Amino acid sequence: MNMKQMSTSGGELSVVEIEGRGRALVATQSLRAGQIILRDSPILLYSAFPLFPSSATSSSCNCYCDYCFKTLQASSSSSTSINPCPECSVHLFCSPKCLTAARSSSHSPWVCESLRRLRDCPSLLPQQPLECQVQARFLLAAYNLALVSPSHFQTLLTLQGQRSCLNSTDSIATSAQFLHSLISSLCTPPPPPQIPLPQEGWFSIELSATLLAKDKLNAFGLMEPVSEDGHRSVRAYGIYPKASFFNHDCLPNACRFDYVDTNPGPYNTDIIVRMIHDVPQGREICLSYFPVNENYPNRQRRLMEDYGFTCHCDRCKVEANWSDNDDDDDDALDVEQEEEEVMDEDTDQQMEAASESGNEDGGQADSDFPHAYFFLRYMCSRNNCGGTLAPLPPTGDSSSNIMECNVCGNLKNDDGVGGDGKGELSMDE
Ligand SMILES: C[S@@+](CC[C@H](N)C(=O)[O-])C[C@H]1O[C@@H](n2cnc3c(N)ncnc32)[C@H](O)[C@@H]1O
Repeated sequence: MNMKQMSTSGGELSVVEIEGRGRALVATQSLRAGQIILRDSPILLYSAFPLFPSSATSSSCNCYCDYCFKTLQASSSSSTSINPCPECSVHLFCSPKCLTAARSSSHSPWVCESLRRLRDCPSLLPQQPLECQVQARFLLAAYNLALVSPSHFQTLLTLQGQRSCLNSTDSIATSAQFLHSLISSLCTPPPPPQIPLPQEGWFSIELSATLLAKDKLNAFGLMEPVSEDGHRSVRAYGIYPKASFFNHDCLPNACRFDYVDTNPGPYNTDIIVRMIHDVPQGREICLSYFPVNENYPNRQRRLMEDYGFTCHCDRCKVEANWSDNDDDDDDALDVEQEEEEVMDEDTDQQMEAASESGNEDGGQADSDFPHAYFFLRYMCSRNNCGGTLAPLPPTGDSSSNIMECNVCGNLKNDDGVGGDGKGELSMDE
């Protein structure tokens, strides 16, 4: 096994190559529930909002600093005042410091001018779906990265994702064709960076397609604050080069958190990965690439379409035999429904049965649903949340019994089984 230590705070992880899974992160020592195993800073961040906001998205679009993505609050205090870009006046920054930093990085004169040209030519892009408008932002951000930080651009190119490795190659190829033609017809081509150029050449449809594939496989979403109805969507996407080595498991043993508004700058957009439960040395550490409450057919479809692989994890092996999978296949093309789908009724019923059995291992003896315990203990019980719970970091030798949800941020006391919403803590506690 080819092993390379990764620079985590305490060297807790190694990068290894695993046949059929590519690079993976494994524990170099036994790891404890709640332990922070990785802090990672983004090499590239871009807004998750469309370039041409609809009435539904326009109120959120100008809510965040275009550099650090903290929520903008109009106030008399200089640290939270709103500073528009002097060139375009469209992009807003939470402080003069963020504005200055952005002008020499993510909002360079080339990005500012290119975004302006796209916005001034509203004949094509507004008709495209939100995803395409966000892809346009990503492509500008990625080409700009080569200008402002060639070494980070090189790192981006080393991440997993080739035009050919996805089942949705056609959609990547179509997006690349459309967006590259649009950008190259309206914007000044970015000058080639001072690094060996990729085999796709510089500023080409092929390179744009490769970059879009890297984004699709590796981008992490930074969440908006929870809205009053408990909904939380993405405010920005980021490429985190170390966190990109985590493979997927439908029963993850670690999950990642972001604290964009509460962490002090300049590292407020860092993500933190914490262990959900104890694992022994040598075990692969995996995240779930989407909320764990997706049902089996949807998980398999998303993993194949978006990430190009079939999942053979323990949970999938069990759920592949569940009888209602065929019915769900009939709905396979209903993408809207897929997005909204929560754990299917079969899972709910099995969870209830496991819960009623009342034993501490939460139905591990039930061969139809051996992972019920995971859902009872580690899935957020808030309506429509679907987040995963991990304990707060241990202090010294003591593990924390406070669990935090990585989606809604809810804190609750770990009563050993969980799942009933009791024991929730307010943030003050
Ligand atoms: C974010 S990358 C993870 C790191 C990647 N293995 C690498 O070599 O860089 C996502 C890609 O890893 C692979 N992958 C992740 N989880 C996997 C799994 N459970 N089984 C097989 N391949 C997996 C897929 O190719 C997927 O598109």
